[in-house]
Formats: sequence, C-alpha cells, structure tokens
Amino acid sequence: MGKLHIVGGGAIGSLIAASSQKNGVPYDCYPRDMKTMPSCAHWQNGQTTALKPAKPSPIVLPKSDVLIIPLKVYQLKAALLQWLPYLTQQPTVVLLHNGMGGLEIARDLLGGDYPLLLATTSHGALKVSTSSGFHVKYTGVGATQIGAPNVNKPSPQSLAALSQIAPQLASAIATLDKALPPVQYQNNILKALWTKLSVNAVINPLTALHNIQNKHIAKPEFEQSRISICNEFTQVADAYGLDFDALSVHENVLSVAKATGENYSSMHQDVAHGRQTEIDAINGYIVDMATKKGIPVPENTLLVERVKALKL
Ligand SMILES: NC(=O)C1=CN([C@@H]2O[C@H](COP(=O)(O)OP(=O)(O)OC[C@H]3O[C@@H](n4cnc5c(N)ncnc54)[C@H](OP(=O)(O)O)[C@@H]3O)[C@@H](O)[C@H]2O)C=CC1
Ligand SMILES: CC(C)(CO)C(=O)C(=O)O
Repeated sequence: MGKLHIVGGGAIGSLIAASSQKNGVPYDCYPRDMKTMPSCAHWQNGQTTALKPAKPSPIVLPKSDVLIIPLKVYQLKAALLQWLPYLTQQPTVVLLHNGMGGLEIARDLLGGDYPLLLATTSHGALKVSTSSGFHVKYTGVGATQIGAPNVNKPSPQSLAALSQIAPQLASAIATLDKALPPVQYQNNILKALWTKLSVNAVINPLTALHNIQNKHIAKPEFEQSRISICNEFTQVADAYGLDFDALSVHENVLSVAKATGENYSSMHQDVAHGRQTEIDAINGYIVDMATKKGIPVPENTLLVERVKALKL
C-alpha cells in the first residue's frame, strides 16, 4: 500500500490523518502553519487519537503514493504550485473540496493525463482551539465518493467498474478506503460532484444570508428561491451533458436539509467567523458555466452578489 500524504492541517485533512493513524495507514501531513496543526482527534464515542508530528515541507513522492488535497478551491492553485516540483514521478493526486473548479485548476497545472481522482465527502469535522493547542472533532459520520474525471462510461457503480480504471488509481482508492471508510467508487464522479453542487447551491447561500440552520431553508418563504436555483442548475448541467430533473434536484435538496437540519452550513460558519466563503466555487461556478453557454441565471447571480456583500 502506498503512503498517504495530506496537504494542510485543516478539519477534513486532520480527520483523514487521525483515521489513518487509527487504521494503520502510513501517512504524513503538510500544514501551512505548523502551530495550527491539530495534535489530537476526538471521536464520537469519546475516544481520542494522537496525531504524529507533521512535516514542515513537501518531499518528492513515489508513484505508488497518494497526495490528497482537502482544501478550499480558492486555496488549491497555490498548494498545487507548491507541490508541483515534488510530483515528477506522478503519484496519484486526489482533490477533495466542496464546490467545483478544482478539476480545471488541476488540469491546467498537472496536464490532462495526470493520474487524478476527484472526491466529495459527507463526513463532518471541526477544528477547535483548546488550551493544549488545536484538536479536530469528528462531527458527523458520512461517506466519501470518488472517481476519475476521465472515466464516464455508463456501467454499474461496482467493483467491476472500478477494475476499468488504472491500477494506480484503484490502489489509491483502496488506500483511502482503509484510511477513512467508506470510500465509494463512482464511475461518473462528475455527476456525483454536480449533485453535491446542487445541494450546496441552495442550502449554503440561503443559510448564510438568512442566518438560519439548514432545516429552515425548507420553509415556504424560501420556496421560490429554492425552485429558481434548482431550475437554473438543471439547465446549466443539461448544457454540459449532465442529465438532471429539476424536481428531483429540489427533492434531494430538501431531504439533505432535513437530514442535516440542526447544522449550520459551512458557508454560514464561514460568514459567522469572518472567513472567505466558497461562493465562487458553488453558485459562482454555476454562473460561470452558464455564461459560457449564454444561459441566464439571475437567481444564482443575485445570490453570489448578496453573499459577497455580506460583511465579513
Ligand atoms: N469540515 C467539514 O466538515 C467538511 C468540509 N468539506 C469541504 O472540504 C474542504 C476543506 O474543508 P475544511 O477541512 O473544513 O477546511 P479548513 O479551512 O479547515 O482546511 C483547509 C486547510 O488547508 C490549509 N491550507 C491552505 N492552503 C494551503 C497550502 N498551500 N498548503 C498547506 N495547507 C494549506 C489551511 O491553512 P490555514 O488554516 O493556514 O488557512 C487550512 O488549515 C472545503 O471545500 C469544505 O467545504 C466537505 C465536507 C465536510
Ligand atoms: C450538505 C451541507 C449543506 C451540510 O451542511 C454542506 O455540505 C455544507 O454545509 O457545506
């Protein structure tokens, strides 16, 4: 099994590190700031796992290793540029973030043939500052969906489909599944990412703008906005060959809002803490993709403007 190299000491990166530690997967973390790297993880059953010391700088990685980049899209370009000189042997690179645009950045910098995987996760993690330094808390059990951007054949999502991708990528997926299970292979990962995009495009800006928990976006006062976002999303996705049905998109959004009802979305939390939001990679991505095809998306455009106008 290859070693797992984790960029950054953020919430999700530290969760993957702690779970790797627990499950005996060899790993290293490369935070931007060693002082804010979590030293310990708290699991939901009250147990804790101490993390090994992080590495101060990148190293050249062998092809059999895996570099996972669980950062915000707006942080990705700088991180990839920093790692580029260390990727000469073409280890598998895994992008994991909310929103879209990471693939375009990675293709630009790594080239179209680079062994790349895209992932989205529903695990929850929170980085907290304590009297003994930073810790990470596992806040929600979830799953990770992963796939290669170039594989898009209509075959069943199964181990048989997984065998159609390069052994290097299959081995990277197995490593990640051992580190933080379950990791589910998707032979149409772009559809899975757009599905997640549709959920984030509705829940995140509405919760941030109205200062509400996820469950409240289901209220009738937000119906018109929800439906407009879902309709615009579906038109844009369709223009790129992704087949969605606006009613099902809306139903899925409501079901995620219910399932995560007590949560404050990540965008709500970013706004509350005065951090940059991921609006450009979410509704902003829908607007950019729509503009390229000449599709009007007034609701998404307005949401981008309104979230950007929020006082940080
Ligand atoms: N947290 C969660 O529960 C979930 C998060 N996600 C998504 O996953 C992605 C990551 O989220 P999350 O972990 O919460 O975010 P965090 O902000 O906690 O993590 C990102 C980390 O990356 C670090 N970083 C940025 N640039 C570099 C760099 N060049 N080199 C090294 N480290 C760098 C940041 O450092 P610094 O602190 O110095 O800025 C930060 O610690 C986001 O897209 C998020 O939406 C998805 C599902 C759940
Ligand atoms: C699914 C949802 C909306 C859960 O809060 C999320 O991904 C986020 O907050 O970014």
